[in-house]
Amino acid sequence: MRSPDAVACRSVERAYHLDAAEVPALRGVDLTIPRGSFTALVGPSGSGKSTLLRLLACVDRADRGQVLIDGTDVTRLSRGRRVRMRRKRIGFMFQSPADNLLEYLSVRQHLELGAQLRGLRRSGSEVTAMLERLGLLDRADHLPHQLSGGEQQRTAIGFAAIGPPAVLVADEPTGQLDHGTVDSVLAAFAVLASTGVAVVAATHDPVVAGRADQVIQMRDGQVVT
Ligand SMILES: Nc1ncnc2c1ncn2[C@@H]1O[C@H](COP(=O)(O)OP(=O)(O)OP(=O)(O)O)[C@@H](O)[C@H]1O
Repeated sequence: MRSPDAVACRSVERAYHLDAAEVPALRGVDLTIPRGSFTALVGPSGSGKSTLLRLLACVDRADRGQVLIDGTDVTRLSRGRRVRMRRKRIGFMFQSPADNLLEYLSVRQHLELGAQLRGLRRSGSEVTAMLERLGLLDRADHLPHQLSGGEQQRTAIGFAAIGPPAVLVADEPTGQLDHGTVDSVLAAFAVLASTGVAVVAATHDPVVAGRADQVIQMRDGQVVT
């Protein structure tokens, strides 16, 4: 039977190596993230949030433990299969809209590119549906510099979420937005979650955490309850 969880971490450890020194960033993380939910990852600076997100996004690999995405333990995959998993099943977005978008592509073209990277053959109706869901239909032909910060981040969400992926991973997605626009990004996350995507975002913003279905608190590389 298909697991209800999009993500499960079991005893996950990850350390960085600086010359002879070892910096333990994750020290035995256990967590689950259900499908169709919005999870906020919170905790002080240096507690391991970005490190964990990089493992969930298959950008990096755990030293020990299991990271199951959609039921597959990605710690056991070859590099090639991990890249494929990342392209097909995971969306990722950064804090800065400029890091998420290409300045010469319109909103619609970003979503078309996202669909193409996921291997969708005919994506026209899916792109239009996603534009509508994200409230971007009337901005479809605009370039990034013609959009507000919130619209830029919603475009990044559309790019990451078309397909759709099992998990959308976002590192401080609202960190550079003012409060008015944060709301539109959170509404977009809620819409995606309602379609079955597991959205997980690291955040320092209590407003973002307040809107999550689940809040995971980290401290010193561990989940605290
Ligand atoms: N590339 C790296 N090389 C060495 N140590 C690193 C590296 N990246 C992170 N660390 C260390 O790993 C620990 C966890 O860092 P991480 O960036 O995951 O925390 P964070 O909770 O995301 O912090 P922030 O909220 O400031 O983004 C910290 O002690 C950090 O200094």
